[in-house]
Amino acid sequence: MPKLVKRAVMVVIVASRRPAPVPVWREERVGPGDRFSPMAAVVDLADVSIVRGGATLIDNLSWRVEEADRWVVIGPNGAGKTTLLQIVAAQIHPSSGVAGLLGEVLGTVDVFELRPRIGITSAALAERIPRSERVHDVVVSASYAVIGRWRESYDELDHARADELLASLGIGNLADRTFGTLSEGERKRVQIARALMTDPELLLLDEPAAGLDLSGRETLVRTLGDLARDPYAPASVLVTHHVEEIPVGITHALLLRDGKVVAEGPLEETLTAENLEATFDLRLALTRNGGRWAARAV
Ligand SMILES: Nc1ncnc2c1ncn2[C@@H]1O[C@H](COP(=O)(O)OP(=O)(O)OP(=O)(O)O)[C@@H](O)[C@H]1O
Repeated sequence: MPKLVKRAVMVVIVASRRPAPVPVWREERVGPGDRFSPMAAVVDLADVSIVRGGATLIDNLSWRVEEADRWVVIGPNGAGKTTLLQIVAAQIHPSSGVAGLLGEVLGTVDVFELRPRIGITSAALAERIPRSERVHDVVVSASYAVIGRWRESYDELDHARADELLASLGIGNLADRTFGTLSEGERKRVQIARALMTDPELLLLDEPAAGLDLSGRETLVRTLGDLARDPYAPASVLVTHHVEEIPVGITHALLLRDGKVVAEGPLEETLTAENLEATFDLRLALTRNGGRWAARAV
């Protein structure tokens, strides 16, 4: 079984306002022999639709994510957010349209080569992690894209990277615990560490704050903000129902309803009360304070 991890130089920066160091990964992403063209977007969907059982889940959607972008995708239940994420995670193919991913086109490339270049956290993935798995192994086993460590061999650099990722997410002390003994917030952090293990070019976070209490949400949103503002972190797409969960550092928003784009573009221009009202079909007051957003019905 091939190992998927790419080697990168890890640089630790320490910001004075937070105690935990956050690692960033320097890598020459573009160069001779690299399949990632400097002209290609990380995600480039053109008129993409997904149809299942006669229902149109994603309706003629076009969307471009650039390397420096940090997107939030917001929409009500059933809007098609997870379906959209499945396309950009190379898990499903469009029923029609063209899905460009990391310089490749879905349907013309081996998805098993594409998927390791994409880090993902989702409830569906978390459910597949054995509860008896050691936390360190949950993270390091991403190198082989396996869930549940078996007989793969890892070298010291793999183990060091997994440990440093756990430490950078503030859970280095949990490395020897089993996944099943962790709180929901701790599990979310382990998943993010796992998603970053292979130094992905695209990071997908499907409702990372779901199920967290206020303290857990705020801590996670701060961590996600650190990642979003890290210039060496990968392009990212964060899916949520709640504007309160948008970290500082997110650059763009896509508002989705019934599989269609209501609005998309730079965050400040796109995340307006008017656009949110159209997305959620609700009269709303939207406020922004200290770079964070809040919405309530009026
Ligand atoms: N295989 C399928 N056949 C028919 N409809 C489906 C299928 N899979 C999903 N759907 C429907 O597609 C719609 C979009 O689902 P999706 O999970 O992408 O929405 P979502 O925005 O992520 O919702 P939520 O916020 O509730 O998680 C939903 O109405 C769902 O019931």
